[in-house]
Amino acid sequence: RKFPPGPTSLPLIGNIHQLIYYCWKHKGVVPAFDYFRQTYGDVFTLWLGPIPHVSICDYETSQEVFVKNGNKYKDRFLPPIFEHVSENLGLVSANGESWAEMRRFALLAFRNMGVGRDLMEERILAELDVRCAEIDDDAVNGKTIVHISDFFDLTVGSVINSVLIGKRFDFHNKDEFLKLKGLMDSSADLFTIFDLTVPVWLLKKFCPERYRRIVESQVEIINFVSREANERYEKVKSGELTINSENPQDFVEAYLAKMEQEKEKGATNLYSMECLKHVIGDLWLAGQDTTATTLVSGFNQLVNHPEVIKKCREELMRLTDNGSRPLSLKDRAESHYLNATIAEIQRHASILNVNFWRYNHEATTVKGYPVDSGSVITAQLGALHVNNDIFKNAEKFYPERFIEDPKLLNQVIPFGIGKRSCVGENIARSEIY
Ligand code: HEM
Repeated sequence: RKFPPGPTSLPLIGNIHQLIYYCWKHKGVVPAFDYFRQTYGDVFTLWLGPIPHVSICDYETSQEVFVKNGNKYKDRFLPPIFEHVSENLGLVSANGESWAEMRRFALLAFRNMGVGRDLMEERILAELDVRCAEIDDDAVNGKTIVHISDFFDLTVGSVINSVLIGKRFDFHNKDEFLKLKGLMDSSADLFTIFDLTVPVWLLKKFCPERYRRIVESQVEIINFVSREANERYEKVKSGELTINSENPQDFVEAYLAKMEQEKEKGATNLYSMECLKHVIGDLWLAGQDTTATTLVSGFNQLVNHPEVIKKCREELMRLTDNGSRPLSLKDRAESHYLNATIAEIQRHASILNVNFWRYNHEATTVKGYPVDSGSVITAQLGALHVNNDIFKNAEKFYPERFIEDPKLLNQVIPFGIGKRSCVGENIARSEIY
């Protein structure tokens, strides 16, 4: 009675059995959440074991809770093993002062890279030029098949690496990327729902081998992505390298400059190499698959909808004087059809089909329902994007819906909402565009 409605729960397991059943019945977790929304309303509760999970499936309520009352919902509810590995450092699996400082810093560093001269855009365009030239060369040499997920994986990885440490992946160091991608994939494969829910002590005691493999794989990724930052740090320390703090060329330079400033001021000790390792690891892990999968999904939609390609092309040819100049991020204000297509791609792709949960520390009401403290709460992005009441014929790929009703664009929130929304939103939007 202290929570929004939901299916009747059982002691200990809560609603886990219904969740499994409806995922099976409706063929996926997003349709299962959509079913719960239709049955219990836009805000409903599922008990996963002893913890009540409140899902919000409409934009207005999500805005009310996570933006207007955003300060109350800053803390992410984390699987115990994530908390254990991160030691509250970094961006994704941290809460409190360190997370807030790193988030502020990351947003500012990314914004500054786009001031004056848009470094981000330059790097994305340079990357795309090289990649497309490779396709042309291959075609000349008779290779006419491109594996699209490899193509986008490498392109996205290269842009992230270039923004973070100023180095893209080319044929000399492609193996570095493949090694990292292999590490990330095998680490993701290791996790099961069991590892994500059980307390760490239990995992350690009863499955020590599993525990060791999970922790080692995470540490290996973090060490791998941060090795060049470490090398640079050593060079700065030995005086071999100086950083122009007024004009950092990449994220790591900006961080090392900030670390130095903080040290001189004798201020916080939040900026450390250990923390930088986790921040870079998080930016990689959160930014690689999400963006690459969106691009692959978009590519597939376009292949299946040649009429959409035709309209996009007509618009872009008009904007770029018949293709006589490259498309620029500045064109976004005028490219209404391409913007609509991208929104439809992201709505359809449903990259994060179950969103991360936040702690609800105090008893409150949401859309007229009580929500007790000790629960967790989220804007359920996947379910929100397939809501037929908002997006008519939601299963249909139909960019025109946003031309017919431009206000609908606001209701597509693939990057989340509020204080924990995506830090890489700008980079991802620029890449997708
Ligand atoms: C299409 C691509 C992307 C999508 C759909 C996406 C989506 C999201 C979502 C839904 C969240 C969680 C929001 C929440 O908890 O409510 C998130 C968090 C995050 N994303 Fe992204 N993301 C994308 C690309 C990126 C990129 C390129 C980066 C970095 C370069 C990035 C870095 C992060 C980080 C660090 C967080 C955690 C933020 C925090 O907890 O404060 N993401 N993203």
